[in-house]
Amino acid sequence: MTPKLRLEHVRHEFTVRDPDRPRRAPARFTALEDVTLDIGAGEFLVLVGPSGCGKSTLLDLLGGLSRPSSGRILLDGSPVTGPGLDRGLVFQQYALLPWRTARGNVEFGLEAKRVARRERARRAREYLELVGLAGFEEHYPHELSGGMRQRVAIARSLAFDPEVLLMDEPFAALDAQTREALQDELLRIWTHTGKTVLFVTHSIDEAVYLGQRVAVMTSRPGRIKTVIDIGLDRGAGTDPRSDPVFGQYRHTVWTELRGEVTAAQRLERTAASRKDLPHG
Ligand SMILES: Nc1ncnc2c1ncn2[C@@H]1O[C@H](COP(=O)(O)OP(=O)(O)OP(=O)(O)O)[C@@H](O)[C@H]1O
Repeated sequence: MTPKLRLEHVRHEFTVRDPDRPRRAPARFTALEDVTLDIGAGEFLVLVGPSGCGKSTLLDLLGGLSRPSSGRILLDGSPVTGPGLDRGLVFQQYALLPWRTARGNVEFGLEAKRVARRERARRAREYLELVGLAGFEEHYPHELSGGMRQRVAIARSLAFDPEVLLMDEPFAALDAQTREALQDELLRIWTHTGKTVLFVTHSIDEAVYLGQRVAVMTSRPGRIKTVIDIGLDRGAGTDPRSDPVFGQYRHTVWTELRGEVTAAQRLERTAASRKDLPHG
C-alpha cells in the first residue's frame, strides 16, 4: 500500500555566513542526512530527537516550506513541491491573528479556499466545538488562555480538512494540566477524524502517550536512529499512563535518546567555542 507520506533518502543542507567574517565564502552544513521513513494513512507518528537535530527542518520540508537538497518527499506517491491545503501545520506559537475573533481565525483558512460565508461560519462553529471551545467563538485571542489559543490554532488547521497534520511542539508552551487535557483532546480528534499526524515533541512522556510509533532521531546531522512501536491500550476508560508497559516504553525511548542528547550537547559546546557553526 502507498504510504501517506514517504521520505526517501532526504538530505538537507543550509548555507551559513559567519557574521564576523562576512568576506569568507559561506559554509555549508548538513542538517538532515539520509532520512527515510514511511508514515501510513491515519497513523499517529511522533518524532523525538535532541535539540538542533533537524525536527523542525523536517516538518518544513514536509509542509513544502522548503525543498530537500536531495532525496524525495512523497504525499500519496506524488512529490511535495510546495505548501498545500492537504497539510495543516500547527506550531508551538499560536500564530493567531490578534484582530480576529476565534471564529474569524478559524474562518481565515477557509476564505483562502473560497468557502461560502455561511459554510465558513458553520465549519468554524463545528471545529471550535470539536476542540472544546463552544461559546468562545466571538472572543479575541487576548481574551483567551494559552491553551485556548492553541485549541483555536488546532481548530483552524482542522477546519480546512487537511489529510495530514504536521505539529511542531504544539503543547510545549502550556502548563502540565492544560497540556495533558490537550493531548487527550488531540487523541479524541484523531480517532474521530482519522487524520495522519506527525507530531514533534521534546517530551518522552508525550511521545509515548500519543504515538502509535515513536521515531528517534540522531544528533546533527539528523537521521532516523530507530522507530519504536508503542503497543498501549488506549481504549475508552483506560489510563495508559498507569499501565506498567508505559514505563517500559518510556525507558526504551529514553535509552535511545540519551546518547544522542549527549552528542548534541557536545556539538553545541564545540560550535559555541569555535563560533563556526550554528547551533539549534
Ligand atoms: N534557515 C536556517 N539557516 C541556517 N541554519 C538553520 C536554519 N534553520 C535551522 N538551522 C540549523 O539547522 C539545525 C536543525 O535545526 P532545527 O530547528 O530543524 O532543529 P530541531 O531539532 O527542530 O531543534 P529544537 O529541538 O531545538 O527545536 C540547527 O543546527 C539549526 O541551527
